[in-house]
Amino acid sequence: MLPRLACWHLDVELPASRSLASRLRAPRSKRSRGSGRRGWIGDDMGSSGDDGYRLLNEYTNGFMVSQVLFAACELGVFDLLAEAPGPLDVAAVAAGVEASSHGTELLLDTCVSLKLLKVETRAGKAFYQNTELSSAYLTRVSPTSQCNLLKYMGRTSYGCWGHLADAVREGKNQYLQTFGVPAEDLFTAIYRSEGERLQFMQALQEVWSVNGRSVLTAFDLSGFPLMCDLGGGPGALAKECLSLYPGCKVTVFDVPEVVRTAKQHFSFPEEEEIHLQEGDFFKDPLPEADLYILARILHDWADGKCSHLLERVYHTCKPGGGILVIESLLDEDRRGPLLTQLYSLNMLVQTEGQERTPTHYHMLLSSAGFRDFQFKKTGAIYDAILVRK
Ligand SMILES: C[S@@+](CC[C@H](N)C(=O)[O-])C[C@H]1O[C@@H](n2cnc3c(N)ncnc32)[C@H](O)[C@@H]1O
Repeated sequence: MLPRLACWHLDVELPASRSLASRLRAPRSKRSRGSGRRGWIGDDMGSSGDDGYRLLNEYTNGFMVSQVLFAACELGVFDLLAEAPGPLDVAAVAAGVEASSHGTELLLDTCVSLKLLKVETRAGKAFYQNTELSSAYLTRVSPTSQCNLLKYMGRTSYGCWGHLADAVREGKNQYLQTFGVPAEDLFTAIYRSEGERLQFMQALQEVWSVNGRSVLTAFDLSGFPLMCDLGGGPGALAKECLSLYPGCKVTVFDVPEVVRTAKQHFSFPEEEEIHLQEGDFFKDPLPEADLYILARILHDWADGKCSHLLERVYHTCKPGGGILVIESLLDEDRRGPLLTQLYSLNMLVQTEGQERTPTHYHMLLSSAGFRDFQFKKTGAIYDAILVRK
């Protein structure tokens, strides 16, 4: 029998303002003692006897939980329930998502155990509805929806993770093994088709709908009127900058195909506050700016390429300007947070990079000439580093 997954820390309803992710990355003082992990499965258990066996089973079967989430999103279960006038029974959900009633019932009941759905019984029949968690993050209509991110994780990341042992053995990403495409040019492999590129960009955007404010207010950026979001993708952070720092202007710089997709599928303010510029940040002239935002850019690349990019930014940056690096920071001893360690393995299977410690970033940034290194762990998924020229 499968063990109870109660230690996924989902035993209470989450308010929409406090994400599951932020709970997983609660400050060390709030974590369970001794484990060094951030609120993860098994935190309330020891590692011997029955507890140890239960923990092992939770780890072994953890992928099933991810797949329940991915499948329910993919099928549109949460959207159907959000659009329904009231709770729905199995037959109505199965018909709505065009699935078997047996499979639907199993999926819905598992979602209830995972606190993704609520159930009530009327006249012996079960009726399902969304919880606060699924309403906030798993329905397309929610402004904090993570549906595209989950679809991307389910289709692309999950595939690459199936080759983790090979990635560890070879020390490189697994696009060739997973999708049959070589990854000599990393983003050509990531953007395998127009559809893949659009989905990746939608996934990027969704992350900042939840985390954008915390990373952009970690430091007061009001002294940087001209910003450049390097590798800014769909421009989600640029839009957040405008709302937080009125009067600033942001250039979103990305490869030509991303800029083309951004113009076609994403909306931007009418005024000139956001400018989209295409180019290769390793080769082409960079836009002049007071502040360069590098959000989840350096973690894609090995140290050599990061240094090359940072030196280019240093030479273009206005005097007194700086860089805001937004990444998930590893603890200095690299033993946590667990979520960031997992992200680093995700970088191994999917990119040429890794997650790094503050000291590692300090070394890269100071070698490029930057000074006044400050970093803030936000307590959410992503942390912020500010340096100046
Ligand atoms: C992991 S995504 C991060 C996107 C965005 N900064 C965010 O946090 O949502 C990396 C971004 O870098 C862009 N990129 C990759 N190589 C690039 C290059 N050589 N020149 C410009 N942009 C590049 C990708 O197209 C993508 O938008």
